[in-house]
Amino acid sequence: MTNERRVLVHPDKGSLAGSVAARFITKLLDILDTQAVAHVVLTGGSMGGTVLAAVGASPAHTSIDWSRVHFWWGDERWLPAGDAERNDEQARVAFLGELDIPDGNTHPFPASDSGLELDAAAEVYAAELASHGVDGLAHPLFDITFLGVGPDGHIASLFPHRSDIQVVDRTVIPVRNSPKPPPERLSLTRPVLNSSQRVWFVLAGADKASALGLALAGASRDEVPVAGIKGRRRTVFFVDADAASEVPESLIARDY
Ligand SMILES: O=C1O[C@H](COP(=O)(O)O)[C@@H](O)[C@H](O)[C@H]1O
Repeated sequence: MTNERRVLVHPDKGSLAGSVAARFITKLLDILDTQAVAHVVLTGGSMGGTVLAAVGASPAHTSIDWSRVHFWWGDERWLPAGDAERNDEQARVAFLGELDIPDGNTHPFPASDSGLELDAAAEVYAAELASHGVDGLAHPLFDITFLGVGPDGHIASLFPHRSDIQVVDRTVIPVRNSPKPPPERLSLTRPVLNSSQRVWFVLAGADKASALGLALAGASRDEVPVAGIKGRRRTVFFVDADAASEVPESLIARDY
């Protein structure tokens, strides 16, 4: 098996979401065949909820024992619980809310109305990760990590030309003065994301084309943070045709 980055292109956003959902269900079934539980990192942004809604719309999702799946988030916007702009709330509305799973299976970041300050909230989430740590890791061994990619190449809440992408001594960081609202956020760090067995980027739209093209052409993680992320076993970019317009043809596997 090769761990080269693969780019799978789909004609449009709808077919992209359906294809990723189908692969997710199939891969989870495989994983749960050999493991007691699976750990999945979810993303926010334009594709996070869209993919989860497609999972929920697929009749095949009922073949998964969701009580054996743990859900984490790659980042969160520092907003009150239940705010429609929170990544966990968007996931709940899209799909998680309809699942009958133990509360302990979902691991949302603390909210801004939790009574915690931002720094303390990062520590609380780090402790939650550590409580599920295995193999000497201060976090779970993530089976699948979904990441969206911003038009500027940011992933999770790790933005270009900031020191956050370089942090390697913590699992969770508070983010302040984010260039994208809201200004305060929480994010997993690069080493945690890169410890995932599989990283699945999902991105659609012409505004993502430049960042994706740069990342695949060898730009630095400082310039486009997405360039610094790679799964241990697999790294796949699931994209639509618009987002793929600046990807070198030699890297593209057309999925239709
Ligand atoms: O704010 C965020 O943005 C990124 C990318 O979102 P998109 O809407 O440009 O696709 C997302 O991955 C992240 O989880 C979110 O907090």
